[in-house]
Amino acid sequence: MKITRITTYRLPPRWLFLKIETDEGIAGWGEPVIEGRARTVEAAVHELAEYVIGQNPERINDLWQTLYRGGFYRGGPILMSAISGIDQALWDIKGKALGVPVYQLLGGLVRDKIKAYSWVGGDRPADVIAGIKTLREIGFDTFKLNGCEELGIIENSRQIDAAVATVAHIREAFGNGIEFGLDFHGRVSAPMARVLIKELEPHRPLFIEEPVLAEQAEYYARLAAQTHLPIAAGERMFSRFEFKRVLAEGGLAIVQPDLSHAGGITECYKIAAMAEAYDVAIAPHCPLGPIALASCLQLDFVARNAVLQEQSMGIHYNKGAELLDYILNPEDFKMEGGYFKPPVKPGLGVEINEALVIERSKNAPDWRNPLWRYPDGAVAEW
Ligand SMILES: O=C(O)C(=O)C[C@@H](O)[C@H](O)CO
Ligand SMILES: [Mg+2]
Repeated sequence: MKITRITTYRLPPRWLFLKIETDEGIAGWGEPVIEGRARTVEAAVHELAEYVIGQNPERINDLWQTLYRGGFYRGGPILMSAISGIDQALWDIKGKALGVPVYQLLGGLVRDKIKAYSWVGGDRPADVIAGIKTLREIGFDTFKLNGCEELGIIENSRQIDAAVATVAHIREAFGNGIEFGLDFHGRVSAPMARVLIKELEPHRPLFIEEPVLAEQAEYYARLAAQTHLPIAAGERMFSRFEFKRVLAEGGLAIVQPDLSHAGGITECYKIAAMAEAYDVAIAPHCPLGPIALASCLQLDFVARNAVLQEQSMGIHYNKGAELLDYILNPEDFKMEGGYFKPPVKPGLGVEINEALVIERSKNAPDWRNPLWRYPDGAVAEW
């Protein structure tokens, strides 16, 4: 079998899909994207395409190593997202060629279902109580919300109290009938993370995500030493070589690699195994589209330390298209009582509505995250 063509499609709301075609008529789909830099990743995919066109798609490992090591420079969000999408599509092809879901090629099911969680509250956590009530009615009992709005490098107690009050209201309203992660979203400085985490302890969030920016990863162990709350991070780490340092230093209870940013199934499978060796859970990051989610599920069903799966149904970023819009059969993502069941179809397990993808790609928006500024005008972390 030979790879004959790679086609990319930028799509609402902020996604990028790619399709790899072969000379035997089997095609695979991937979702290489950095939210807000879709055009840059698209250019990277087409630069890397010359390494895979004409090659045998079955040699996923060799193609992955070629893409990672072949250009001297490596790593980072753009190149690793491009590799991620190509890798996802190669696994999709291999599974389709052999007539099995990808997880069967990685040793088969390690569990019968994986718990999903949903976002509530948007960029500025508001209406979270109403959001949780609505999602509970369709079976979710685990949620994630932004832990705070923009927070100063040194912030006053009123802002800290406001952030804590949102969490206190959740616990008052639902007790421990639900669980929720708090995403600090990299908005909090290391000094203020210490303050905010201490004040949040009594409300026992399930985890604190990105308590500091990935470039401050050395604080994970220091923050973990002061709190009993599990610390999670990983969406802005892009290969096992980044994860190895934080796993060795300790501090993370949950790693959250994104299968569309951290090298795809091939790389995240290795990251999951590394995490398991340190008794660290994996909860793949996935605020993205259906191919990204399908890739996550293939990993969730072979990694024993997978504990939670993010998915983007109803997420505040999905303006203009929703998670299930571009697949032919929403049943491909079978959910029961807040859990995903194993995919059943060959490959990644989702059938893409190619006609709709082509149509919607004709005028895809250039999504950008907002640029936040503090009251004094300095740039704040979004
Ligand atoms: O889902 C999460 O945990 C996030 O932090 C969302 C963030 O990754 C945005 O997708 C960036 O645009
Ligand atoms: Mg996050």
